[in-house]
Amino acid sequence: MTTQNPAGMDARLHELAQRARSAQRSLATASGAIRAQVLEAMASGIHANCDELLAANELDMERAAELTRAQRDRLRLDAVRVAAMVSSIRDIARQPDVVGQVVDGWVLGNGLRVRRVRVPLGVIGVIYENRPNVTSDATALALYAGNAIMLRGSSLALNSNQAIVAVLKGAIWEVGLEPDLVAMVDDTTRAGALAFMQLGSAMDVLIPRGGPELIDAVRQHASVPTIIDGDGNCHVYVDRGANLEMATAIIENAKTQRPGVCNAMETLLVHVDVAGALLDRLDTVLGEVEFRGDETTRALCKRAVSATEDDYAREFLDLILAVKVVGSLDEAIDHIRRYSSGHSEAIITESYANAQRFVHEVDAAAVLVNTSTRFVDGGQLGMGAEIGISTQKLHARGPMGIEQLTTTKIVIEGEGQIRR
Ligand SMILES: NC(=O)C1=CN([C@@H]2O[C@H](COP(=O)(O)OP(=O)(O)OC[C@H]3O[C@@H](n4cnc5c(N)ncnc54)[C@H](OP(=O)(O)O)[C@@H]3O)[C@@H](O)[C@H]2O)C=CC1
Ligand SMILES: N[C@@H](CCC(=O)OP(=O)(O)O)C(=O)O
Repeated sequence: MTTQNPAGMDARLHELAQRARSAQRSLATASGAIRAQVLEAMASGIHANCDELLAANELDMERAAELTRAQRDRLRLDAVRVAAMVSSIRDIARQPDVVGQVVDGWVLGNGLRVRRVRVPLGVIGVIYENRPNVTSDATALALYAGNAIMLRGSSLALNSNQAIVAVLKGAIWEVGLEPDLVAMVDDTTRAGALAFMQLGSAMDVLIPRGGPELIDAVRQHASVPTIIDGDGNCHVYVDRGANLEMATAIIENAKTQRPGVCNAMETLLVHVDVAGALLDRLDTVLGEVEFRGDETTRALCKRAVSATEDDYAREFLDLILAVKVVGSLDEAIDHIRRYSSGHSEAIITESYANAQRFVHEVDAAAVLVNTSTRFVDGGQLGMGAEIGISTQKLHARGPMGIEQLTTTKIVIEGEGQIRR
């Protein structure tokens, strides 16, 4: 990838960013009630324009034959998914307003009153996968937290995103705010994405959601502060003595409920003492899933094929499961340390001590005990939605909602004090 961008593209992006910045300044002074009103107008707009959005999505789906199963599943809209977009926006608007919240405060000996106040980040950029709902979720979260947003969605979802953004802009205008609060980048070339991540101080933070290729490009080329929302090579470890009925249900959910998303399970680690019994159950329940396993797995499950190093290292985003039989919790944790992408890791156990060890020793954005990795989602966790799931440690980690789209400012008030 070249680091040179055509000047025209740069100029267009800078202009969009400037307009977003100026619109954000007016939003920053709007009350929480007004911001909630914008979101309600957005939700009503999406609901009212469902047919138009589905028609735009049909245009994107015309390329479905070229797409992987995961890409088709992400891209497809139907009435139920549009209704979910509407409820997400309303759920976000029901969250407490954090803008202006005093998170800390104290009075100094010299009488100065100090407080730390929550404020919007400013202009947020997102590069994201071909899920049209991200367009409305991300916009609603950003605006409710007082920010402007610049959207660089996937080329695969261009028609859907354009239709959604038109509705969102209309809603902002209806409430009397500036539609430039949402900027959508129509140039979905890779050179365009590069120029986007090189906006420098025109953008306050970039949230890239995507796989290793995107994340490498961002690490190499971005001139904007970033919050990486990377891939999910998620593991489930089934401990010695685990409840196998519960384990089977959780594994079925984590692997098959929506296999193409980042919080789906990719590798099963199973303690040798329960491996035979568990793999017997999974052989029936996961009939459609291809198993790729180590030697012990293959001995216990005849339909498993040989797993390569790469199978343990990557996301399948498909009905394929890597399996490894381990001799201890330590071996499971070592495997996770070696291959995890730091997204979501789960243990199924009846042992409190082992659960605690797993929670403390596994370094990931989310660690789960006796439940499915599919719950690592802003909506499921009561945050309304998420703008992404951060797989880095700064400035936020895990699903990012409204609070994670703000920063703080120190306000100091005095009566003429001076420093001596
Ligand atoms: N942690 C999280 O919150 C999330 C993680 N993911 C991860 O994303 C992946 C699935 O989505 P998928 O669509 O395959 O992701 P991709 O990484 O292929 O695409 C994501 C976005 O990045 C763009 N892009 C991809 N490569 C580059 C590059 N080299 N330079 C510039 N832009 C690039 C794509 O554009 P275009 O499509 O036009 O090529 C798209 O807009 C999985 O790995 C999943 O785990 C997904 C969503 C959320
Ligand atoms: N929010 C998601 C998980 C994160 C996500 O969007 O992942 P992906 O579909 O890989 O883009 C969910 O569980 O629905």
